Amino acid sequence: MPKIIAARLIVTSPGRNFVTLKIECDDGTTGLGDATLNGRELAVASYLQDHVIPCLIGRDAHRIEDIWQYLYKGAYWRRGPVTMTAIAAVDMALWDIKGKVAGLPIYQLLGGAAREGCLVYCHANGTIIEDTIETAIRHRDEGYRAIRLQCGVPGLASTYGVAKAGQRYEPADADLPSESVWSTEKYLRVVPELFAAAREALGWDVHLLHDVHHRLTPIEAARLGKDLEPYRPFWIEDATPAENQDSFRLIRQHSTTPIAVGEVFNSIWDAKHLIENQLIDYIRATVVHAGGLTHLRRIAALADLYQVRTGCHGATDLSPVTMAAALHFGLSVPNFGIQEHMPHTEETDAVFPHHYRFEDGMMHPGDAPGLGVSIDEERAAAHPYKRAYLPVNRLEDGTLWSW
Ligand SMILES: O=C(O)C(=O)C[C@H](O)[C@H](O)CO
Ligand SMILES: [Mg+2]
Repeated sequence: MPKIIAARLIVTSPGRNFVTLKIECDDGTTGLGDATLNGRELAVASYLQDHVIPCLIGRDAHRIEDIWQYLYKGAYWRRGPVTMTAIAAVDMALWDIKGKVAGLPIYQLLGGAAREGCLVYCHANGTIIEDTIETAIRHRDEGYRAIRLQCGVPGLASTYGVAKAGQRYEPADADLPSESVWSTEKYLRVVPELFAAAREALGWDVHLLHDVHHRLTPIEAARLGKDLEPYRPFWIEDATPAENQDSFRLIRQHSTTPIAVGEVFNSIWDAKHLIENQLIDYIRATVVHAGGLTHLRRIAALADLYQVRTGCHGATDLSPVTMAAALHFGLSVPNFGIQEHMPHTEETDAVFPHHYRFEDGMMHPGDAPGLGVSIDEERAAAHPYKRAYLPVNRLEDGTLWSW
């Protein structure tokens, strides 16, 4: 049995911040786990360093379920993004170790491939509709079968999901939170126009998605769902904040547009009511923020009973370690729906060499034992941590709103 003899954190910023846990065993096997919580990175690093790592030393790395329960129940304090991200990092690293010891990729340990690859969606964004469409056409020609569309809102200086001219989109862009201004009325005018133009230009053979990013009230979300119905979106995401889960009933009552939610969820308890009442179609919870593969499998098993499918979060603030874990999960889980794919920068990929690959609109985790991701610690050390926050959002009258 591989015994855990050391665990340490690698904090690096190859273009953006990542926190990685590396667990080492007495047989020389090592495992990696992503512990990145965008804008709150050092809180997770401290939780791991000060409170989790001391409890790991000497444990049998194969006892993944027992260690998960120990860290979850043993803390007494339950759930929360910092705790669940820390537990996820340990969980991923232990699955990585188990795979390496077995000589198998993790998807084989999870039951084997249930499909040939994971359908992924990429992002197309632009400050005006025409730019978004142009990017979407380019992505379709690259082989993507599903594309998320975001565009600037006329009359607003900036909005979620849209890059500044000539730059890659990276929301955590400032040493202290930047502020943007929001108008629901202006936004609700432009999105149906964007989808109409996209169907006109791209036809019907590509899936189109959209992220509302928690900015609408339930009745406004219902209106958007209804307005987009003629363009058959694959989903609208985070149409309204999900703390009051029953509010999704209102959207359902008015629209058949599929609903995705949950990238900010960290446990099965955040999703239980939504799933059991069939108020959503896709659950966005992902490996790094929802307690690792061990817990995400549990969420997916519950969702499967209600024909809710997975649609894991996969923005660039989730490191290649999470991307690999999400692909092993997606390849093997029965109710897989889609996986978000926002390619990392070359700098990031150089720090985290990996075996997953994109081909013909789908991704595959590869067949290397474990996760199939390593970390180049020398390169990582050349990119020191740089504080960066997500923006905050205000209505035009100054009221603080969801970003
Ligand atoms: O990728 C998405 O769907 C997002 O909403 C990205 C989030 O804004 C980002 O991960 C926040 O850290
Ligand atoms: Mg989102």
